Amino acid sequence: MWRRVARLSSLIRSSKASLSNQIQPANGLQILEAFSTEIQKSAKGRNHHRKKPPFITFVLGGPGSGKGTQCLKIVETFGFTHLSAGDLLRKEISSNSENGAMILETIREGNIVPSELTVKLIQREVESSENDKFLIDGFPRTEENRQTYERVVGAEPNIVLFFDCPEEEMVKRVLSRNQGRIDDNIDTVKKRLEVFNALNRPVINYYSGKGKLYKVFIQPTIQGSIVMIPAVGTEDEIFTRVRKIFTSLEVLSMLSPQFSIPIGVILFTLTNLLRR
Ligand SMILES: Nc1ncnc2c1ncn2[C@@H]1O[C@H](COP(=O)(O)OP(=O)(O)O)[C@@H](O)[C@H]1O
Ligand SMILES: Nc1ccn([C@H]2C[C@H](O)[C@@H](COP(=O)(O)OP(=O)(O)O)O2)c(=O)n1
Ligand SMILES: [Mg+2]
Repeated sequence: MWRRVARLSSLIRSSKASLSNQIQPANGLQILEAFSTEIQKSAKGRNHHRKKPPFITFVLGGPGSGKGTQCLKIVETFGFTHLSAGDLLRKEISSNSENGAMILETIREGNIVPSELTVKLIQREVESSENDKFLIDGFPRTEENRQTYERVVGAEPNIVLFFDCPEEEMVKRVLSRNQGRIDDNIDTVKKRLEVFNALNRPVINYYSGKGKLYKVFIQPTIQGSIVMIPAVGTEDEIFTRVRKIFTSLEVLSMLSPQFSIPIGVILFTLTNLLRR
């Protein structure tokens, strides 16, 4: 462990200089804070009293790619709060809110609910939570979702996970999900996949271009600053890969709690860790 820590220290030092021109220091600082126990202990009270912005992870992937399943495991192991945009919308339907009928119809057709509404639901949950690290699952699903979040909340996510799964596998999983969902049928799934390819891909490309994306893909490969990890396999196999991402962030926060580690350095370190 100590050898690994020493290796990591020198890795961070040597990479800091070369990467410092192309990174955003604020992100690194938030990563450290989100994973620091001391800071968590002192971060009592509701979020609107919180001085520091929360650590936000967007979790993307097509229908049935395993977002919700993996989020539950991240919650258990790393103490995040899980906010599923789909669950928040379904809660609106079942609570007979004024928008319930419109949301139901939109989901039944495999379309996307107006962004202002979804962002408001997410924002309300983040602000009323005492936690300071969140998984926002199934959001943003469109460029409009993303831009609305940035405009309303005034911040970008700290990291973005993408579960990339073959369509055949996604369809198989959705059709056997068995949770009584109105959109888990072959017609709606086909429509949802069309919507995903047309509207979610540009969001993925946007984050991929910014070097903020951790892609969970067919083979473990590394391309530039993106770490691609398989999303096909058993739930536990996939979580083993997902855990590496969050463990790496924890290791980084233990190593250097008083310094801001830029996101570029984090990606670089993670890339090297995953190669081992
Ligand atoms: N790795 C996996 N292999 C097989 N089935 C899975 C796997 N991960 C999740 N599932 C199942 O597939 C279905 C869809 O998973 P879910 O987590 O709800 O996906 P998403 O939130 O991306 O739509 C669920 O029934 C879940 O139990
Ligand atoms: N950002 C979002 C997220 C979900 N929705 C709607 C449209 C989606 O087809 C449904 C279901 O989303 P959900 O994330 O629960 O679906 P999956 O878990 O990916 O199967 O909710 C939305 O309109 N906008
Ligand atoms: Mg889900």
